[in-house]
Amino acid sequence: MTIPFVKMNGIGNEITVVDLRGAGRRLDGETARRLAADPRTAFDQLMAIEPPRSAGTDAFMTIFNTDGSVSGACGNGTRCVALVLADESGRPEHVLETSAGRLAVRAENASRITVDMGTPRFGWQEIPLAEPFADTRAIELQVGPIDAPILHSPSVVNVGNPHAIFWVDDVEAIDLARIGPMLEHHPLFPERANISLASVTCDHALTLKVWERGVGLTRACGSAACAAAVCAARTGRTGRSVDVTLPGGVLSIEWRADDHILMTGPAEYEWSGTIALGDELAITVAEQHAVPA
Ligand SMILES: N[C@H](CCC[C@H](N)C(=O)O)C(=O)O
Repeated sequence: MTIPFVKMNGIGNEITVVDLRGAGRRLDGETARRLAADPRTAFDQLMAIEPPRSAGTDAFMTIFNTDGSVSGACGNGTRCVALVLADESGRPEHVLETSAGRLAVRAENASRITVDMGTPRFGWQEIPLAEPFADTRAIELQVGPIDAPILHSPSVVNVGNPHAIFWVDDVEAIDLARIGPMLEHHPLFPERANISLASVTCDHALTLKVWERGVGLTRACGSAACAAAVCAARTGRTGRSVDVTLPGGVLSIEWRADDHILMTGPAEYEWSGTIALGDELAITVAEQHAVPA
């Protein structure tokens, strides 16, 4: 069984898009881990495009992290899939579906792709958390000495996947590579969590650094940008339209009055090829697109 793939990125978030619509099969976590281990298909997320499962949708997406775990959301990867489908169909708008719900997308061109990421869920059981918290704008979780914690009182939200946002003055002043794993796997997060450090610049801008569930430090995380923007607005730190600066670039987030979160940003092709699935993965890179500097 040979399937096509395209290596892309969403402001530096490494994305591999695999087209399973004609394959009559799905991928499993073990195959995803093997593809993550090969530099020709390596990724932060693998976006598997599958045939639609619901009326009114164009495709279903299964989203794998590097460790083979499945996520209900990937903002950067969804923009990449939106661009692939727009280039294929000649239509800018599509409706995608994941395990977390439907995503309306509009790809005007590779520089401007908007995803409706749906509505945020703030209830402690929706994050989910392992114990009740009445106010998820700031929960009791801290890192470091009890009398002088280096991180504390994160905001938590589910935007198709779980996020904890710590508010800091300088995102580079904390060693997120060292404390990320402990927080990702903290018992308070039964489904683990994506961990972000957010520094608010003004009422319409913030800077973000992310330790991603199932991956580690990435250059960008679209769902974390949505999570941080929504939590910043919900806690009165910003307005409802926020430009989020990540190490790989900037995403524009709007938390609309109807509670939907719109994320706008680019997507970039890098190369394409085929994967022969079997006991041995036979990977070929057929075409080199513009490779980012
Ligand atoms: N690691 C995330 C999924 C990908 C998120 C990120 N790459 C994005 O662009 O949203 C999770 O397991 O919830």
